[in-house]
Amino acid sequence: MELNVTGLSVARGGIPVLEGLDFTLRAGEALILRGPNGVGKTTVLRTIAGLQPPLAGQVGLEREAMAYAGHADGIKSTLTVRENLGFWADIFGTTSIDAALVAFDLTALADRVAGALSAGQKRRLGLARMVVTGRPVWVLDEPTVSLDAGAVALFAQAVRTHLAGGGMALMATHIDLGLDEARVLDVAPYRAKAPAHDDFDGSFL
Ligand SMILES: Nc1ncnc2c1ncn2[C@@H]1O[C@H](COP(=O)(O)OP(=O)(O)OP(=O)(O)O)[C@@H](O)[C@H]1O
Repeated sequence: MELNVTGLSVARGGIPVLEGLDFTLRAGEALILRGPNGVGKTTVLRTIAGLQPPLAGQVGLEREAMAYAGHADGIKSTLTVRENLGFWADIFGTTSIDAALVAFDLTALADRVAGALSAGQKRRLGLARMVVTGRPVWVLDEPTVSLDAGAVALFAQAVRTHLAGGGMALMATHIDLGLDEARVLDVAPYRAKAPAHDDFDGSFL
């Protein structure tokens, strides 16, 4: 399996932000999107995850291949950690949540109501959902927000395990994850050009 993104142009609020993105991600590979705040990384990730349509171009895998973790953790606060993961296991048709609990060091917190978790613990639970989905392509937007150094290392290890199993990871992050095997794509050169001025007189009014 591979993810072939070709000629991808994306928009936010109806305004093109990035255009002409091309890359291929093969089984076992990770790609990190870099670029300044506001350049369009979230918009690309949302588009690839199938949460919004592209302006142009192709995402060569169906959205059912993708597991997306955005800025919100997507946690049900009245359910326990175990119940949250069980809920997602039911949704995605997977069976065991044990690997996810262990990967994100959540076993001791399994029976705590998610609403009572700290910010970093909530983020660990949100990321543990990726393991439970069983989906091959992890699409992750700033996954390490609120994580301490130990949790960042856990996350990097979870990504490595996913890659070793033939998965793929596409993420936007500003920090060094220590994932030296990951490729980096700077999206800044793909900024959409401002539309040509077709109302020269109007700009003086
Ligand atoms: N509803 C909207 N209408 C117009 N522009 C918007 C709208 N929502 C977001 N934008 C703009 O779209 C651009 C792309 O935003 P996006 O969230 O994809 O950037 P990003 O690279 O992920 O940024 P960051 O590193 O800060 O998370 C930004 O300049 C943002 O201000």
